[in-house]
Amino acid sequence: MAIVLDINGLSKRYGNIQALDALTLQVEEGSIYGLLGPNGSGKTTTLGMVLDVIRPGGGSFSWFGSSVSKTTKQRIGALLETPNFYPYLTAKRNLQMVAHIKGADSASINRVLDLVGLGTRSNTPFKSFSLGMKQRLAIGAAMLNDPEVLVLDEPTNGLDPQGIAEVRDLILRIAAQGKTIILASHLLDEVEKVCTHMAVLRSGKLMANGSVGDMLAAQEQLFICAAALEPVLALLERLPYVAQFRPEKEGVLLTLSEGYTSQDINRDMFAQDIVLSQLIVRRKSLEAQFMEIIKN
Ligand SMILES: Nc1ncnc2c1ncn2[C@@H]1O[C@H](COP(=O)(O)OP(=O)(O)OP(=O)(O)O)[C@@H](O)[C@H]1O
Repeated sequence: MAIVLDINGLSKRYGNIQALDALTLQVEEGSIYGLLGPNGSGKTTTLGMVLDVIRPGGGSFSWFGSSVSKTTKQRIGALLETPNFYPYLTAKRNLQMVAHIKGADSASINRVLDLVGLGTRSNTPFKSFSLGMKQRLAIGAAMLNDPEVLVLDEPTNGLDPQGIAEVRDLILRIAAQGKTIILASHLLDEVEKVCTHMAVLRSGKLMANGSVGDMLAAQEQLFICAAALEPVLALLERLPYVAQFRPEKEGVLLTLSEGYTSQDINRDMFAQDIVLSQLIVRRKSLEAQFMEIIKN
């Protein structure tokens, strides 16, 4: 997969505050990349720098293999803060004004209104929209030039559950068109539900990154019990795909190497005449991992 955004040792300091500390990461084409971290962890600073609105203190980045320029910027749509639309103008009229400023084709307005689910509300004044509709219109404005990449900062902030669901749905719809999406969020749930990849930031430092699937799968734990634990422990010692195990209460807690599942354990125990009385798959939640990551 082509690399859309390549960040290398990017740093930014504000007085005594190290807002970002040598961040290195790559965003692949077609991914939905979540920058996850608590407030003040450096997410907005990162997005601001790669969008060329904040000057980097150190390090570098490139878009589509080139340094940032007018041409690369035309390939990126961004929504860093809620834009000011004209309250008394309709959704369509507001988009026409944005299209004019951006030099976007006016034919793209109807396409974008349909994309964000406001096609039937195009003649409604902006002021009568719900917050979720306003946010979708803002995302639509960012999509006017049909960019390859969409960058969003906290896209569901302040929305009610329905608004959140609609915006998440929209993000997935845009990604399904083959666009790359980079979004900052302090909500683990959002990143888990929407993103394919994620980077966890804390105090400007990268704490972990990778595919969301890998981060989930890597932490599958099993809890097993049998009438006698000694033969279980002896066998676990010998099974090459058992990454870790430790006796706990009446059973054993274990993690397996990638690619192995509870079925493998069950089969191998049974082959040694060990009948498991319990086999529980405990997926360590991403939330528990996230809390651990930002705590350590
Ligand atoms: N213009 C600025 N001047 C001084 N300090 C700043 C400035 N912008 C950000 N900071 C500080 O840099 C750190 C990172 O801020 P940043 O806004 O990037 O974090 P964030 O993860 O986006 O958090 P939030 O979601 O609260 O915006 C914070 O400590 C913040 O107070």
